[in-house]
Amino acid sequence: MLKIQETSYRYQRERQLFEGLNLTVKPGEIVGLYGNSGMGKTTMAKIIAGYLNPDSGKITVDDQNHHKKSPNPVQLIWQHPEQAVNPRWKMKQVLAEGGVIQKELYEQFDIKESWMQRYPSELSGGELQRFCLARALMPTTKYIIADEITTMLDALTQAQIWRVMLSLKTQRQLGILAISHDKILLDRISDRVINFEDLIKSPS
Ligand SMILES: Nc1ncnc2c1ncn2[C@@H]1O[C@H](COP(=O)(O)OP(=O)(O)OP(=O)(O)O)[C@@H](O)[C@H]1O
Repeated sequence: MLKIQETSYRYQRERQLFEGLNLTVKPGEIVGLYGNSGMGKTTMAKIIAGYLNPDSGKITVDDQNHHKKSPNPVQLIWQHPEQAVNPRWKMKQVLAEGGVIQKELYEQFDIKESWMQRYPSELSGGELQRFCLARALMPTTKYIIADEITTMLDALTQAQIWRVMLSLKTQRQLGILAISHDKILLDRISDRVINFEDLIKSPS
């Protein structure tokens, strides 16, 4: 289980963003998280994935500190996939850095071999996001923190991506924390939906 326990954070010289935050995501569970802009959802996502250190509290996977593990069993996917890849590298070089994509993921995300010869700017946003998801879904990946991953995409691509994520949740007991302002989407894909405001007021 992914556990976020009594976690607090504030940016230097800023107000306390959150304090004593508790949240769990079970294997094979999708937890939907929404909330007003600027409340700290992305900051929390960065802390869970180990990009930022919390001021206090702890984040564990199966009761272990996963941040020391390589590769990290918790992978963060952003809203803007172009920021997650080196724009000067062709896709095959991007892939070489992050490991091999499993064959079945190529098929599930409809990734074309021909993309490997292109630069990131030569793929559409949806194609690049599917590539980033497939790359993050290593066999060791147990949890995906999906921070607005389909917000910029058209309805068809959004549906395609979530169809694959829902099948991975069942097939390999992937746990997903889906952060979005799209409450309708969250209600459709999630096992439970949480308002970030409630999370920072009363621990769940
Ligand atoms: N590096 C930083 N230094 C100082 N303040 C920051 C930094 N990054 C973010 N913030 C501030 O922290 C607050 C929380 O930001 P965050 O991106 O976590 O919110 P959010 O809930 O994800 O918002 P949104 O829904 O708009 O994406 C905001 O007020 C933001 O301006």
